[in-house]
Amino acid sequence: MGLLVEALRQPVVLAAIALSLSALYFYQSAAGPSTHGASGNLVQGAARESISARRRRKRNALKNNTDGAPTASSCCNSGSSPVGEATCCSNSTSTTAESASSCRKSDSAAVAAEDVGFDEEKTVTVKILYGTQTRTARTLAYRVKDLVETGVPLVKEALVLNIADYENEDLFTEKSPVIFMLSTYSGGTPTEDAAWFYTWLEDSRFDHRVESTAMRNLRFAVFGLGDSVYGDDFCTVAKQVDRYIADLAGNRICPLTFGDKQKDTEAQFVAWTTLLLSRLTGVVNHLSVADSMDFFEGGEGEFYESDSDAAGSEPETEELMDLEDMGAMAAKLKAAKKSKADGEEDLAARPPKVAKEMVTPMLRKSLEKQGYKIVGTHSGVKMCRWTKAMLRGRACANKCVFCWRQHTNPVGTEFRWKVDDPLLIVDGVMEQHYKMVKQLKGVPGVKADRFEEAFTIKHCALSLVGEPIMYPHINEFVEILHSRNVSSFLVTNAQFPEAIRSMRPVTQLYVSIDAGNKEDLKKIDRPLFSDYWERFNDCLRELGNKGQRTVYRLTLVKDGNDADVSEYADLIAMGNPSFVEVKGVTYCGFSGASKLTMKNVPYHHEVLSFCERLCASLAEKGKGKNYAIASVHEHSCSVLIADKDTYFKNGEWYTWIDYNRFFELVRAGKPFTAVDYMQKSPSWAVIGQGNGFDPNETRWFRKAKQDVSGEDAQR
Ligand SMILES: Cc1cc2nc3c(=O)[nH]c(=O)nc-3n(C[C@H](O)[C@H](O)[C@H](O)COP(=O)(O)O)c2cc1C
Ligand code: SF4
Repeated sequence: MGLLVEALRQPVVLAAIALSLSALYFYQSAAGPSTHGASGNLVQGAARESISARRRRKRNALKNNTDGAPTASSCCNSGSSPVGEATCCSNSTSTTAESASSCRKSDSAAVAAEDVGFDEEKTVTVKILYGTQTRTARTLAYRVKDLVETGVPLVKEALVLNIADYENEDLFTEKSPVIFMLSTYSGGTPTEDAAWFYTWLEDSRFDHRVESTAMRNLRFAVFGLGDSVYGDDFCTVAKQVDRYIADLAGNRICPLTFGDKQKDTEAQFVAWTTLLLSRLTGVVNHLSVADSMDFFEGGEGEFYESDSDAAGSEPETEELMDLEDMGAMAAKLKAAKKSKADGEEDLAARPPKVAKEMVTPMLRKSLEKQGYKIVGTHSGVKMCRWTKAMLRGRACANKCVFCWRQHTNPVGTEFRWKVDDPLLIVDGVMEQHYKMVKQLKGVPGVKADRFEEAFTIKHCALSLVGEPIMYPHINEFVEILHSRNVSSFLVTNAQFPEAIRSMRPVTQLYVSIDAGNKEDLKKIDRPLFSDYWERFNDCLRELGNKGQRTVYRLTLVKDGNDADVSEYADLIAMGNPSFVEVKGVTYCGFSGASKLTMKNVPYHHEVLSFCERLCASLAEKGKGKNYAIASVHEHSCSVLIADKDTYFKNGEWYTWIDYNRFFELVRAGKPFTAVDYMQKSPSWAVIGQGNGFDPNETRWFRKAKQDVSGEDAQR
């Protein structure tokens, strides 16, 4: 969503491919939730009773539990097994799942046996996510499951999942209360199964594109497993998860609690589960009454206040909410719902919303570390490698490393930050760019003529992982650029069809196509909109209607998104872009947020072969225009496919841009199309005639005698 300006000295069509690596994330295979045998929570055939009678009975049962004998874990106490052991039942020699099962078969099953015949009321599912190394957290997760299923009325099922099998983004829309059981290991690190979740959550917390209240509908509780002997690293993972979710406005069901190996962990667990069950009962009742209502709407922070002092110590137990209170609460909720529906909400009573700055101090620090100069509150400028290389008279043979793209990539749904004036941004980024150029004065290798040239900005690429098109003044912004003879390369992630429709002509409008089908797009882009696929398709259609110079940008990941050319052909037929730029993904080093390895980086010949198959598929389908490969840029591992009907005239390609003509057309203020400012491609940029390397530039060898434009450089 941020507006990022990369001032480019000389973009050649292919050289200006901005790699959307950010969008490429690979999940650990979703092996599906671990289902275990102890989930049969309904005993058939028992008599009905009124809800209030049952709740009263349940309350008494749970109160008894509080009084010393935990409902479903009483059998576990009998063997006085510490929490740190992998079996909860001292008499059990079975697997964990069976242990849970045997727990339930014990005397504690009395409550479960009473919970009969209310299928229609049991609407709520509770999810219990665990991260473990030596299975303690998993064992406890099953004990919680057992307790919840037997001790919380209206719970249909408590699902235990390894956290690695959970779709992280579901936390934004999760209707089920979620309970985390997380262990911490050396240096305060998460267990291997929780590592991806941990990184994702941290990224989401500091990702300016994720709403600060993104988890406002989530009810959650965290139980940390650790050992206080590790000092500052004690239960770090649980602490951080609890904090980050609360920072994203998640609602704590009960305070963060620890099972410390140095203490009586079983007692800590029992006390926590008692409190948890009590509070969960209230939450579940609200949920079943409020149903789909956004019960916690507007509630930033917690449903139950966090008691940071209590965290880690014995959590307080609390009285169950009385039935009558619940009834009153339900009535309140219904009234609120009705009032909302009737539009009677007293908006005046709400404090006015003050737009926050998009670039938080933390984000600013991170971006500055990456070489950005921040302008205003939501824009930044960075000198690209191309400019730096050109200043030294070399064509860049390195592939770009866009570090910010190592972050997670959910797109925001609206621009809800403070909005900076477009003139301020343009002036600011130009000034910052010139300052950065000045810093290169005297740097060995910088050529005087190139240095001078760099003080005339000619091109501007507007991109970031998010959506510059969401910036409310984007049209004014590009108008200012054009008025200064600066071209505009705008990249969009295809989630805002309206914005594409109302976008005035830019020099080149890019859309990132990160996958060929709905499922893969979800995995790769992790969009926030639930109707992301419809939006995506609408954007492509809008693009097709524009008559502008449009480009689909595909970042190819070997064994990732390179399988089905026919799906891409369908998408191309939908938007009929002027060009399709296909670039092999660049490996940016290991990042917890990305599962990419060097094996996912295709060779240039593999990218070329993909493009040939794509063109063949397009021809076979006969739906779109006549597409063909026009150029290759070997050392960028890129291939340009172009609409041959339009850009191939008299046996020659016209894939280049006549910038002066473009500015003339913009100034004339009359409608124009991409054809009006196309320019003949130089022979070295045409397939079969050159490899995309400008012969006027000096080829730069990274190591003596190693031609980095060759295949060795593709990896
Ligand atoms: C090698 C090792 C390192 C550990 N490091 C930490 C630590 O840094 N902080 C902490 O709170 N606990 C630490 N612990 C304690 C574990 O978190 C604790 O034993 C926990 O119950 C293990 O849970 P699990 O069986 O679910 O993996 C460590 C344990 C081991 C064996
Ligand atoms: S070097 Fe990289 S950042 Fe610079 S113009 Fe080329 S692709 Fe864009």
